[in-house]
Amino acid sequence: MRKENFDRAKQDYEKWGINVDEVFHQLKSVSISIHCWQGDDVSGFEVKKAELSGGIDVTGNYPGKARTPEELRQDLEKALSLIPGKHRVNLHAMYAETKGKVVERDELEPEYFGNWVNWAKEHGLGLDFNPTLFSHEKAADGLTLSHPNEEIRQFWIRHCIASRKIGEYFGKQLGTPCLTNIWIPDGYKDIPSDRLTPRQRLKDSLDQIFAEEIDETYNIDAVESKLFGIGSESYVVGSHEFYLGYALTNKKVYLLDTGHFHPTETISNKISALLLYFDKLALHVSRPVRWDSDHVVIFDEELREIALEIVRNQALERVMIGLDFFDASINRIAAWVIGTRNMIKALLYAMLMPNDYLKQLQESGNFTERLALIEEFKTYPFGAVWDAYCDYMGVPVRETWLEEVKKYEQEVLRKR
Ligand SMILES: C[C@H](O)[C@H](O)[C@@H](O)C(=O)CO
Ligand SMILES: [Mn+2]
Repeated sequence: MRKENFDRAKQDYEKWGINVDEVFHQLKSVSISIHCWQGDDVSGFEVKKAELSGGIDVTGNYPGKARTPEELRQDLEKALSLIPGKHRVNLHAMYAETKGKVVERDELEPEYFGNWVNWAKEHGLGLDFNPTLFSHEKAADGLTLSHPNEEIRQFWIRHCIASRKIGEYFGKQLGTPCLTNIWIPDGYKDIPSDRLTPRQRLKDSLDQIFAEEIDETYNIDAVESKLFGIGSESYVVGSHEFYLGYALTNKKVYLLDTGHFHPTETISNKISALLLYFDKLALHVSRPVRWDSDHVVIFDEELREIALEIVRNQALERVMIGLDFFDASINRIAAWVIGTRNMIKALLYAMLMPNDYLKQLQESGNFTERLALIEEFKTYPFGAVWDAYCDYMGVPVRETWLEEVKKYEQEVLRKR
């Protein structure tokens, strides 16, 4: 029955010149950067652990959170086994393994990530990286790279320099460049009396961090902007315009997080504009519910629009797709699986649209047919193709993956 559904669906799409076999081939080569921090509520494994800070928050107390690097890797393996394709794992500096020794963040070395690298090699995964500029006593006032205290600012500069070296090590070891992304929480709760000086300091900090050239075969630098956070509602130093300008003039990758804009502002509308000026672009796909609430990614309109912008502009090799959500109110492995499968599902949806024809309709001013087709394709037999893709990739079809997560919860998570 399922095979028949797929054969019929294939014919439906083929009528529009869409070759489903080619689509499968193309989709298979897309790697999503899956954030490790969904698995432990952004806690990390530092010996001297501080509470989560930086204007981000994780709510919920679902049992079974990963408490050790081994548990986190085991959980990631479970999630990865239920997601079609070969992907990447995105780490933060606070996931270093220092064998019980307190290692300051500005003294982190690649060796503290050796287990992650060996694990990534074993599973054929790429690794991405982020310096951690929050959950730390030196970030207690919410300021890091723009800090007026020179000693504190230099500490964070050294941490970011160390992080780029770790990224370079990942790239060398794994044969795929590591995206090292800098996000800082710096900002003010209330209306600032000087917006310029902190931005001047941040610019200077970035110049110092990037002073040493690193071969992009191994490490690619990115900067992530934000509009506001909890406790930085009035002003964020690293705003959209700040990083857009910085990335453009310094040949860095600009990272757009879907939750870091005004509530009704979408990033799908920014992708084509940025692709005109940047060679590469990075994303943190998340789901803001009213604010930057980091909900699990669902198959909604904006996700499909993001995927369409990447696919119809032939930008799959230029847009580095990463995820960024953290929900502790549901099974954390299910969160990874739902969010990542949805991202892949949206790309498939975009690949199954008659994109060239739709472009022609727009160019010729035929907006009636453009709207009619976009709407009709929403109910094309997309589900049958998605099921066949999961089957082809050897992962559970439809919601059957949930059974495996439930079993894992009983056998592993509930015993933690
Ligand atoms: C933990 C991440 O680095 C963090 O979520 C950052 O990327 C962000 O989006 C902060 O709002
Ligand atoms: Mn982000």
